[in-house]
Amino acid sequence: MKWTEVKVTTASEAVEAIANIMMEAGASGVAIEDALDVTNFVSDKFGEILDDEDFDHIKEGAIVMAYFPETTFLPEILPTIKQKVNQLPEFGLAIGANLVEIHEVAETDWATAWKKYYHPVSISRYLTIVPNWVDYQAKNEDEKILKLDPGMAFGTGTHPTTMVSLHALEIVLRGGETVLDVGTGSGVLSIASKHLGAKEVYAYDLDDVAVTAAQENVDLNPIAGDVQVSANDLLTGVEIQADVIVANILAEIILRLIPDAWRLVKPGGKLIVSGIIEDKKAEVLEALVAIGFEITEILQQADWFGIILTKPASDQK
Ligand SMILES: C[S@@+](CC[C@H](N)C(=O)[O-])C[C@H]1O[C@@H](n2cnc3c(N)ncnc32)[C@H](O)[C@@H]1O
Repeated sequence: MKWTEVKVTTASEAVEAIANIMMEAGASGVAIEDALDVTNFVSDKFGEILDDEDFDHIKEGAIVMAYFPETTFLPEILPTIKQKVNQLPEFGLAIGANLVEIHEVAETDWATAWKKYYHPVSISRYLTIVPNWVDYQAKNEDEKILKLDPGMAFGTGTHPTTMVSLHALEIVLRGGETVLDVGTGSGVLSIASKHLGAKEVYAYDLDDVAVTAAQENVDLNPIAGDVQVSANDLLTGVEIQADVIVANILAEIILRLIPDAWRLVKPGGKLIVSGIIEDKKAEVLEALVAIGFEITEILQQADWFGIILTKPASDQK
């Protein structure tokens, strides 16, 4: 498959905002090259020493590369992307050279390009995500290692929406639960659920690339060996009653998921939704509350919100 790469040369402080703009515009993945990563990585807490000479990396500023399926009609979405990026200085973010380039790339190029920038990510005391090609030892007996090769699928653990979802899972899981992971991407939330004590986990994604990646990652983590991965549109046709449903998907898609989530969460069970920006928060909350969910906790990282909801134990609906 061929992809269209939209490459924005910018300033380090704008990378996250631009990555978010790209994902909202429908990018399937985003890679970032940031000169600051070199500085940060040299003093990395995992103790790896970087030889700047051998490191093919930009020396200042940053580049955000977003990958759209070649079927995306870019002339339609590019003006909005440029407009949103141009507005960032109004929010106090410098955008540097603000150069936008477009290239066609083969799948294999961007599937592997980001690997050199991907390091272990410490999510919490209990969870660390480690790239499969990195040798890493747990620092204490509580630390669970989640091995991951996200490949083309979303979910390296570094994106705020994934982190919020992982923190929410840590808050709600006690052990023994049935979990449905909707939009599993790399499978990161399913594998984490097993590490956090879930008994049964079912992972769904619409994208075949994600289904394959999730299955491969499940296979990398013996504890997650019994996670059931399958292709599915949200929870359509699913009949498994769950203690916890987690979905890290954009707000527009979460709105579609709500009726099935309500149908499948057991009374007293939890729904975790993540991937929500400020502009969409009220609309999503309103729809969730209207169907009967109670808001338990709202988490935020960067500009992204995650919501933990409870289906009341006495279900009158
Ligand atoms: C933001 S990624 C989240 C990946 C991972 N769960 C995480 O937290 O990092 C959203 C995922 O939802 C999937 N997705 C989008 N629409 C979907 C749908 N209608 N049904 C199932 N999966 C969907 C995408 O393919 C993508 O893998």
